[in-house]
Amino acid sequence: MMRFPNPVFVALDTPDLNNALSLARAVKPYVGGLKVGLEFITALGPDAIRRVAEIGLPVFADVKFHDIPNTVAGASRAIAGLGVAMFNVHASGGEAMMRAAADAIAPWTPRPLLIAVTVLTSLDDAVLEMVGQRAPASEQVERLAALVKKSGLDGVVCSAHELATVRAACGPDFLTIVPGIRPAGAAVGDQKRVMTPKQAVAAGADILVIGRPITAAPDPAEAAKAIAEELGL
Ligand SMILES: O=C(O)c1cc(=O)[nH]c(=O)n1[C@@H]1O[C@H](COP(=O)(O)O)[C@@H](O)[C@H]1O
Repeated sequence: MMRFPNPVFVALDTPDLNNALSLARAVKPYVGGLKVGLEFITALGPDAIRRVAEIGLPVFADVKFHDIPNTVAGASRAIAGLGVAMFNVHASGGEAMMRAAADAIAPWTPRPLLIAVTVLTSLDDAVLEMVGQRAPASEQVERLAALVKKSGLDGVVCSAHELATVRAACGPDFLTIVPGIRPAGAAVGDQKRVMTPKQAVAAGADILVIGRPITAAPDPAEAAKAIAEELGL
């Protein structure tokens, strides 16, 4: 079952506001939301997030907060104040940090969805081992997803490969946000745990975060349209 009428959130990974706005307007008919992340926010700041929100699609602020609980609580209040529909923290910041973020935004109406990144889709088991993380990615995602749920958050970012595990561990209402999406034949680039849009939705993804397969295409609107068609939207 699709929880969002169009699950595709396009990642506006650019330091140029005009680029981001014209890209967002071009793909608007074919996507369900807009994602701004570290490159956009660091280069352009909070006012630019408001400008993207004016386009009229839900905005996911991919801020990936990971700090001590008090700092993350303050940053969460600040990002909620920008009127975004959703933002994220790193689950590896731990339960107290995630609870601090959730408590900080609890009074907000409408309250943004609070999501935690489990294991980045650019990591595989070999890279995890190099940073001292000996459990395979799938096991670490399962462990962190259960902790995210226990901490009172709305869902996780994970790869499409862990969707069944997360669903089994966290139940049907827990949101799954899935980057590392690559249509058949698209360049994988720096991503490691990838899947096609159709396979990821069939595996139960609630939201697909898609950047370069749309934004680096010769015609981004056409690329977004082709993905919407692949999903039967
Ligand atoms: O939180 C995210 O959005 C995120 C988490 C993750 O594990 N992997 C991941 O790729 N992302 C983001 O999703 C987008 C994927 O972009 P493409 O690889 O260009 O499709 C980027 O903006 C990443 O910052």
